[in-house]
Amino acid sequence: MSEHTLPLSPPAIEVRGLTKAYRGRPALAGLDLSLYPGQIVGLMGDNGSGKTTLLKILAGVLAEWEGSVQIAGNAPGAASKAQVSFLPDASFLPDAHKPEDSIAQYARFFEDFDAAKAREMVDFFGLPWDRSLKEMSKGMREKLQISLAMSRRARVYLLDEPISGVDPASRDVILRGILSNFAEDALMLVSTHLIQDVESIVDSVVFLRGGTVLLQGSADELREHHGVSLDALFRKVYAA
Ligand SMILES: Nc1ncnc2c1ncn2[C@@H]1O[C@H](COP(=O)(O)OP(=O)(O)OP(=O)(O)O)[C@@H](O)[C@H]1O
Repeated sequence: MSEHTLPLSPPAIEVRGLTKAYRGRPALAGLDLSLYPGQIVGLMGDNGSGKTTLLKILAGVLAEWEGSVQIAGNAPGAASKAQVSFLPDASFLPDAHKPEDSIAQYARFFEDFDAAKAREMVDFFGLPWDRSLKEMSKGMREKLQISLAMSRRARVYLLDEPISGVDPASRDVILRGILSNFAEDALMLVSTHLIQDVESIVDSVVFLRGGTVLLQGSADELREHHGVSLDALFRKVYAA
């Protein structure tokens, strides 16, 4: 955990016995997880291990699951959505939107949205104000979506693969943008396969396999204990 972790705060995410099946096939199988505010947590796992399913349930966009879930002090629903900023892995903005249209839409939807901050991030990423999403590259669209998600003053940020499909130089810019806009008392849960890229920003990691937690801990402690990077640890654990 980072030095900013507040150990006495209640968990920002508390999950007990979370089970979700799609047509009888389990995607999450009795998952338990407690995550505290004040940290960036990497959610990692092999394909189909349940990362997106977990994030969608936490975000309140996926129903019909069993177990208990508390996020930002509420069960997933309208109250939690007001305090949880979710960045899904798929594009979710209308193609015709230019950045200012998306900013206006976010301002209408979310009370905690800071439009000035979003504009700053759009400039920080060097995005064109006069181009619609349809006319932007994949990396540009991702940067715009991150600008919007990070410009909410949320208690929890859930980012699903925020840097997939962008070039390595852009990944660094995106991560810097995320970091500089992250409040110290918030919690960020970020799923990614690009472990090497996020290695320097995550305080702790959760490795999923088969819908349960395979390994969890502080990034520094895991590196020290195993004597390898998180990337190398992932490869070792999942090859076994
Ligand atoms: N809409 C759906 N209908 C049926 N099965 C689904 C659906 N979404 C996910 N699944 C199944 O649930 C399991 C977990 O999928 P999920 O997308 O949560 O994994 P993931 O860890 O995010 O994977 P990846 O790393 O490939 O993105 C997989 O077996 C997948 O086939």
